[in-house]
Amino acid sequence: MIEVRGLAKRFGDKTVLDGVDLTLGQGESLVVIGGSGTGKSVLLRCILGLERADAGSIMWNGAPIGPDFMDRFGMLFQNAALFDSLPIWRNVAFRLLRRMPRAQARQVALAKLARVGLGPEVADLYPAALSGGMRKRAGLARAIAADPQVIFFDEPTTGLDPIRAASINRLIREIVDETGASAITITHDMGSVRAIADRVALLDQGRIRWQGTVVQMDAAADSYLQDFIHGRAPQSQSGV
Ligand SMILES: Nc1ncnc2c1ncn2[C@@H]1O[C@H](COP(=O)(O)OP(=O)(O)OP(=O)(O)O)[C@@H](O)[C@H]1O
Repeated sequence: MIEVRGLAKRFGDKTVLDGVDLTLGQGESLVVIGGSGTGKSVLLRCILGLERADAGSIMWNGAPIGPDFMDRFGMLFQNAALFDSLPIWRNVAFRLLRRMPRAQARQVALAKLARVGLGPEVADLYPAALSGGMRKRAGLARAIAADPQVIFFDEPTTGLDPIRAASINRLIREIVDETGASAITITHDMGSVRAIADRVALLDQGRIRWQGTVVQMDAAADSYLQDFIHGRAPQSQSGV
């Protein structure tokens, strides 16, 4: 349903994306991994239309991504990115308030909060009163509030301890399965990869260097991929 072809993006004389090809199927969960600064966020920003690509195309259901897509996607931002001045329920209901009465939007927000494990007592609190894990859950409730067809997860476990990270990963996988939404996650966290991915794509030097299932990833011969998934320094740099 999302087709990225030949995507290229430069900043000045620095080429960040250099011909990225990616396909995201209906209901599929794709996780994009890659080292720091390889362009994962730039790729996401290009897909969302926040960054203009220099070349290539991004199609959604066979047509270039346009304004209709904006009502169809949800996004969990890194660090949840809640509005500090709004209570949690209004953060969750942010996009709903444009399209339904306030009382109804609040009901939907409470239901989405319940789905991510947050009770009604959280609804009227402000983000500052929540722990990092709770904020992440509230961000997830906001991402799914408008029943999106595509959900983007930007580093969903950053800043969480391993146990909270594992529960967020599990929640993401459950939500993707339940809603039938397609998902693109960008992360360095191999725990997220294993919990969330139907398919993994490794971004390296501006291109998709490798892609496949988690089982294929574990068996892949690509030495850089193996170094990445096992957190090893490459051979050429050992002893440095
Ligand atoms: N607006 C911009 N202007 C100039 N350079 C940029 C801009 N945005 C990103 N870059 C550069 O593009 C490269 C890729 O950045 P990006 O944030 O996409 O990496 P990333 O893979 O998401 O990294 P990380 O995993 O560390 O978040 C970096 O070298 C960054 O400095």
